Amino acid sequence: DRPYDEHRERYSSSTVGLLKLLELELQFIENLKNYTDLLSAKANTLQDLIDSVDRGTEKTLAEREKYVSNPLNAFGLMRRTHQDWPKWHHYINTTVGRVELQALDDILGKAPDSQDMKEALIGMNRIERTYALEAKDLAKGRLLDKQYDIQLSIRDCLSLGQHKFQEGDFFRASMWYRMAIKHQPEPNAEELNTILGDPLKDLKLNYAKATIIHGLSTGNLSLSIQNVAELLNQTDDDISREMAAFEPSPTPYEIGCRGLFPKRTKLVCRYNFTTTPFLRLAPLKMEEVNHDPYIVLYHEVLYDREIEELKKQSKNMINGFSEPQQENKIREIIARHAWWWEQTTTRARIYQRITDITGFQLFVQEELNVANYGLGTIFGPHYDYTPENYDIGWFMGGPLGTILFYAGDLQQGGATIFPSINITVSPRKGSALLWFNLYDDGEPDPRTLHSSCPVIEGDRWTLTKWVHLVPQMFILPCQPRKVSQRV
Ligand SMILES: O=C(O)CCC(=O)C(=O)O
Ligand SMILES: [Fe+2]
Repeated sequence: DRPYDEHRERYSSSTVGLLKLLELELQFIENLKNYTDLLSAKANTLQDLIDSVDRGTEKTLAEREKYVSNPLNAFGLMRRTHQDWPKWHHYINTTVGRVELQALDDILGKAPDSQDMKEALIGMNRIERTYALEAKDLAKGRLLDKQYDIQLSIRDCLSLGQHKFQEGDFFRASMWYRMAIKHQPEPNAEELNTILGDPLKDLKLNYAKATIIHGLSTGNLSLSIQNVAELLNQTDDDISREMAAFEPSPTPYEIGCRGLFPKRTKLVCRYNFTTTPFLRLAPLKMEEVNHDPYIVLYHEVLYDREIEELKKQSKNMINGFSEPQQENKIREIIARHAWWWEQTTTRARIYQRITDITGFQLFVQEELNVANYGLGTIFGPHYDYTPENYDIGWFMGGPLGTILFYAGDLQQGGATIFPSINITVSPRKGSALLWFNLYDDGEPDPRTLHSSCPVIEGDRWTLTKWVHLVPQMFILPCQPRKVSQRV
């Protein structure tokens, strides 16, 4: 593996990266096609040679004597073996597809490294745990209530099992090993195993280990290797129910992501005509999400053409991390993001729209953040203010409000949640969520802790504008807000 470089693109952390990886796999296959074409051409040429010599006559000694007794045959035999053989020898020894092999080296140089792989395993784990998905469903293409025509391979299941085992999650390790054991064998297992290794090697032993260790940790001391083997005859549903009984209860984060916060009432949807004069002409579809702190969702406020434009920012994307760098520690990547500085007409139009929606004043120099999520990546729980930036000392002031546009199609997962106040917002492409992070006096409001949830299926793009306090000093926000009641 190369030396660790945290700015290097991680394929699994964004759909942009995953698309690059898919492109790489297609190149790999294209290369192999060219290579195998050349190999078959060579095999065909050699077959022609074989056919020309191996005529199926001259079986017996008498027939052979007769053959060499003819001068025309004898001379031909002599000439071929003297003149042609060295040339055939040279041909046979020439490497097939030199160019393709060189290209293959280049392709392999771009293959995901072990850190990439680890990020993907962490992402899968996040999806699995956050949504309480189970190996027995995932392995067969079931994601919550949706059945996909996709199956994990025996090697996929094994790899997931090994990761859980290493992480000390013996319950899930056991379930994934079980899926690998029960998987139907690969059709060409024998050849594959010589190249890729035998996935069944030690599999049952590891299954037994994981299951027994899980048993011990939950006070079930009666499990032994023998009765673990018997467990394989029970249904996956029974086993997982028994084993999951010891799982800790879900955290507020998990409850929120699963959409299980209590239903809210007294919230309305209406048209907003009033924030700015513009809205009298083009009222906004507005959905109240919460009154205090004020959170509201606007629909149909970002258009497909603008989304195309913002996706172009992906060329400048960098890794986003959940914690600050500490020495050489490898940090958890949360997504890929970019600062959209370039002052295009689209950006100007979006800024104007933010002002129209919220009444906020924005300076054109202010940044806008584009983010793209990938395999189980998240923007973990955080406040948009930091101890440094909410202080008025910072020239723009703290992030009074945040406006978050949803710019991707999400089929499952990927909500934005406020776990301290039991709020889950399901993203809809083209909608924008607005909330206030600070009280009117500029003090932070800790109820605004928020997070994104892992995407299950979908292409999650967002555009965030943190609206700073200082430029808003002389305008009223949409709704009058209380000053902080210090708690
Ligand atoms: O994408 C999300 O749901 C949250 C994004 C966020 O918290 C932010 O951009 O500050
Ligand atoms: Fe945030």
